[in-house]
Amino acid sequence: MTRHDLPQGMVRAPDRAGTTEGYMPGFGNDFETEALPGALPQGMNSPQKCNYGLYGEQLSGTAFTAHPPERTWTYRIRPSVKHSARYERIDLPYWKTAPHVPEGVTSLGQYRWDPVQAEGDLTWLTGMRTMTTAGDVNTQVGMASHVYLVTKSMVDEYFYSADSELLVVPQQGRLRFATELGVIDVAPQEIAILPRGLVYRVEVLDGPCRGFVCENYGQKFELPARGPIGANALANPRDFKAPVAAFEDREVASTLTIKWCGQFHETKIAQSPLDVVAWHGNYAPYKYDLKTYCPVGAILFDHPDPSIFTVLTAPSGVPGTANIDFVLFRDRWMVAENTFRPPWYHKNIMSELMGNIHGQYDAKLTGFVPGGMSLHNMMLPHGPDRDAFEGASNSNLGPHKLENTMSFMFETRFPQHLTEFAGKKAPLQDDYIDCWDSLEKKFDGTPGTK
Ligand SMILES: O=C(O)Cc1cc(O)ccc1O
Ligand SMILES: [Fe+2]
Repeated sequence: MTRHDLPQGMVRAPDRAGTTEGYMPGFGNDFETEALPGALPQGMNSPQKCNYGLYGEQLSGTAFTAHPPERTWTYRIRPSVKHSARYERIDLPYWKTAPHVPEGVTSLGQYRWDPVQAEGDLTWLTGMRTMTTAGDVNTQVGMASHVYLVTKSMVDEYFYSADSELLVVPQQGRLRFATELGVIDVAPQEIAILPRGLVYRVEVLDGPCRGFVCENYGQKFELPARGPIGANALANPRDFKAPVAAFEDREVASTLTIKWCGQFHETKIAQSPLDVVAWHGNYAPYKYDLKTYCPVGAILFDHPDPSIFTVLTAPSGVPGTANIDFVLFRDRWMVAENTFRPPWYHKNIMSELMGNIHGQYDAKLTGFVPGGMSLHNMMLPHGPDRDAFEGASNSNLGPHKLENTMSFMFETRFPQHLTEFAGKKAPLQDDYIDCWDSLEKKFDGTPGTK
């Protein structure tokens, strides 16, 4: 992978043994990192005076008393309160927030979209296109799904979402998230997780960039309990990478945009807010390489529920019923005997928003293309199209490797409502449901397989 230089003037903590390219391995670890030696207080959080004249500040991602609490201590050139004052409401008309049920758009249905294309100069903020929303941001439950189209870097512009944690799934191009806690670069087949409240700027490393975002209003994503699978496989904690500390000391007129209860507000600041010289704690952004996901599947017969492919789950408070599951359908071996191997026909109380990152999906051999999305909403039937059904019903069942495939699902316990953009402007495939039209009646009253 090409190494990209750091932004000019940014100072980054040195890598330690075992880390690469400025990241520290582990999910939910209590990390510590400093870009200048001795910047991090040892043995305490709040010394009377911090080294280098830094200000100590805590960023809490859970209630103080949650178990376990998630928080990070930052040591920064200026406290954040100097980075935000006198907010002015601004409009980002394509970024919508639940509850949002537009008139004249029907969410009940099976929907599929071709890739949304970028037009003109778009940044992380102006290029965000909400497809669906679910739940309610005011009660911190539910989610939104978005497509992002980014062609232009944010320059002296910063953003944070007080509403949500963002799970970013790149499909095209390479992006850089220069955050308060360090720098994360992502490419297709990787993901980034940006916690609620964290300030960042998004830069284009290789454009144009397109991808998907799951905006999680609820409890944070965590690794699923593996149950009888045991201590290994699926997403392994060490493959998540948090950035080492990196800061810039730049006094230049800048703007900070805040997403708060679905509204966007802007404030003017006189410096870069990426001024955290050192930090320690367990509330941090991550990247994760989806190619390190170790799938577990059927090794004799039948097709298990897709929950077996969960990468991350965001709990809802009801055990076993996620606010959101992030599920990955990657390349893998198919070996099940006497089995219809692709997904079965089904109706699901959870609603399923899928995106194709790369290649071909086994239940839809055509039509669900890289960059495209589909929605099978709560309790709406779906399954393989006719060609996938016929192919899988008649294929030779030797061991077969599904290659050239990577799709994902944002599955939520809440129904998803289409935005006006998704229903009227995005490239909706009007003929999608015809893919099941030619499924034949095979039943003729006589026993035996047809
Ligand atoms: O609908 C889909 O394609 C997603 C899906 C995949 C699978 O293997 C089982 C169930 C399911 O909803
Ligand atoms: Fe499904």
